[in-house]
Amino acid sequence: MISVDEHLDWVLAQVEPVATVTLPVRRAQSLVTTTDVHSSVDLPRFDNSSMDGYAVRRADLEGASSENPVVLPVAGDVAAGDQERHALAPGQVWRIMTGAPMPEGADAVVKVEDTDGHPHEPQLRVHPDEGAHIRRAGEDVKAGDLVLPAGSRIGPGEIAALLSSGVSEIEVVGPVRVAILSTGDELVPAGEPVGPGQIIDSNGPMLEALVREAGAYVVHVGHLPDDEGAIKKQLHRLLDHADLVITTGGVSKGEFDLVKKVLSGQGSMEFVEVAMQPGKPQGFGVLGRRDVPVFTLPGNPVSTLVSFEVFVRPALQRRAGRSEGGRLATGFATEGWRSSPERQTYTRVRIDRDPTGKYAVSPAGGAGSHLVGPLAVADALAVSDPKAAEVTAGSEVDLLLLRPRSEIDARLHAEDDDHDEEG
Ligand SMILES: Nc1nc2c(c(=O)[nH]1)N[C@H]1C(S)=C(S)[C@@H](COP(=O)(O)OP(=O)(O)OC[C@H]3O[C@@H](n4cnc5c(N)ncnc54)[C@H](O)[C@@H]3O)O[C@H]1N2
Ligand code: MOO
Repeated sequence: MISVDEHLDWVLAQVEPVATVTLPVRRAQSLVTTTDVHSSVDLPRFDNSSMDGYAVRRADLEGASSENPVVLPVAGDVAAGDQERHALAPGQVWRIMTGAPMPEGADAVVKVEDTDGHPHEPQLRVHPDEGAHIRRAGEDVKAGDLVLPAGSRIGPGEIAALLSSGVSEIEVVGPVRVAILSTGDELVPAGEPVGPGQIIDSNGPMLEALVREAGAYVVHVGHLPDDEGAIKKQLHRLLDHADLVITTGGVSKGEFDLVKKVLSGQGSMEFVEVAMQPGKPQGFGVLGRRDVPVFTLPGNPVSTLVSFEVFVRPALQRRAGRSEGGRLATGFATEGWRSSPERQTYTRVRIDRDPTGKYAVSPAGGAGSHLVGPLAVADALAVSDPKAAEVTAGSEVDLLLLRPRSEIDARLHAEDDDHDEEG
């Protein structure tokens, strides 16, 4: 058996980011930039008002106050989007709206609250500071400024910054297209009648959700029959269309574990036993002319989930050009549990809070890798020391979170509030 780290290192050494593509910014969400991106314009693009009010010459309002308002005639209205270049003559004001370009000669804005709001001859009740309520061209971003460094992941804020900066297309590491294949003649797609000896394929849809949640694109979710020829044909077709392939099942020692048989000796494919529980039988290699990473995960549902978190998620991130770490945390065991002395054990746990506010974890269901039920309440995998035969109550454990931390914390917060109300 090899260690989890040895296997992960061997896998990641063969995984490269997918090819770069140039996409409209709006279609690049969650992808990673490959070059530094600079603004082509000043932001704001022109001096404009930050308030609805009146554009003024300060010199005309010397001494203005509530007791002593100055009344000046309005030369006209400037709305946001007004394309005409206006000029402000001494002794006049322009009524101006938020975002509208400043008229030439105006050096401040008096907001409408500091006036009586009259459309033609307002009473102006303050002597504004130089530049009051003016947003200056380039005060936010100057033409040529760096908007996004290479390696940034594009989210909603990045989209706003890029588009405002005049960038409409961007070079990114391409979307990672993933194909998912379940194997085993016992499997029935959800929604179809389940006959004797049959079970519903839950791994396919679970992996689909995991891949989506990890920010990649699912291009195929299918089923491989226990038939060598059919498996070969499907896999080779997918190697032309997918950037990563995940299969589940058919990799242990059964007579019908055909995935292993078909893929053995292909590309860099290796089938190994990893010192982990669950997830021991693992297969990986890069295949085809595009060196597509192929993971063959063990079929027990919990083994599939653990294998995804430990091996596939990091590989997907690398394929997408991302380097962000896993969802790591620590917690304290509220009770003891057994772990495998020879294998790194991943125990499904539920997270609560201890009285000091730290994560308190307890096993969610039993240890069997076929136990799907408790998956619905598991928040994390507790990773045990491979040499220890148990985790003792009160000890600190490393956690691999199965949900975003924010989601777990929100639930704990809501539960704290409920307790407060009861108490
Ligand atoms: N003689 C041995 N038998 C087994 C060993 C071993 O070392 N020697 N290892 C066990 C371990 S550990 C695991 S894990 C499994 C891995 O088996 P496979 O990857 O070949 O998976 P299958 O045999 O096809 O299925 C295992 C189990 O999971 C169910 N399954 C499969 N696919 C799905 C799916 N898409 N959705 C839901 N459930 C699925 C399947 O019905 C089986 O019950 O091998 C052990 N055996
Ligand atoms: O290694 Mo298996 O994945 O224990 O169930």
